[in-house]
Amino acid sequence: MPIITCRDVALQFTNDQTPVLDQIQLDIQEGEFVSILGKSGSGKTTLLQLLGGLLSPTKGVIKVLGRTLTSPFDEITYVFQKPILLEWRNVLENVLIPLELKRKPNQDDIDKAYQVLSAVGLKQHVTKYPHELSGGMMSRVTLARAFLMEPKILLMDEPFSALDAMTKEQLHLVLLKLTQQFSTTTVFITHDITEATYLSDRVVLLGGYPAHVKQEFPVTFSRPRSKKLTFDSRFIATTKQLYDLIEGLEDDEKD
Ligand SMILES: Nc1ncnc2c1ncn2[C@@H]1O[C@H](COP(=O)(O)OP(=O)(O)OP(=O)(O)O)[C@@H](O)[C@H]1O
Repeated sequence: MPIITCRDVALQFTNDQTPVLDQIQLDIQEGEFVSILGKSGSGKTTLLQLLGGLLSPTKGVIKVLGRTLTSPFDEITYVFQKPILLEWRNVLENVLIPLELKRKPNQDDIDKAYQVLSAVGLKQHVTKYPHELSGGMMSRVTLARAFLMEPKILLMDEPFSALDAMTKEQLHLVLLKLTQQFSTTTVFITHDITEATYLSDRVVLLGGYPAHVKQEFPVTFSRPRSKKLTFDSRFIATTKQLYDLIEGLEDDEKD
């Protein structure tokens, strides 16, 4: 049974004449890594917010873990495009925030926080404050914070879009390792076709007016994936196939 299902989902903002999203049908399997691609303004963030229970559909039903989603569930963790860190708290204290919203962290929680901080490469920086961190380090903090909660479902909205190529590459590896370690089902929004191919089991293309799922594109490379995969001719061919598919859909929409 899928861990997330969308059936006939539509979303219309209150003051709009037409819905942004309509007739969204989507199944996401447990442990799957799904990327959502679509042009700017197509409704990717809106869809992610629906999956996170931050918005409610105007029509249709979203089920997560078999339950109808009406508000954010504990099993879902959301990573926003811009790292949101509290300036007056150090790295460790920022990582502990979501846990503190539930209960007072105990020594086990703090040990776990050190483990995830180590996994994201921040072991030496736990006492630094946000103003002392690079953009990449801030993204690492948000990853550590997300995985401290051992999320069943992780929703990520272009989390690496502002980073340089090398930092992005490093964080891809960290993300792949952690999603595998925690068997996390991940929905990932990106504009980067290579990133989508590298990370995903499946790419969902959103398009049309109102937007709906235009195509689903399976990516079957075995895991664990190493950075070398991106130089493999099969990888380059798959990325090109996906690129052509997106171009084709965009041309259709112009007609
Ligand atoms: N709170 C809101 N109220 C009204 N309209 C909104 C709201 N949020 C988003 N929209 C509109 O919904 C449409 C889809 O926006 P959304 O941010 O979901 O697109 P996107 O595909 O994520 O875009 P981008 O790739 O540029 O981030 C846009 O036309 C946007 O203006």
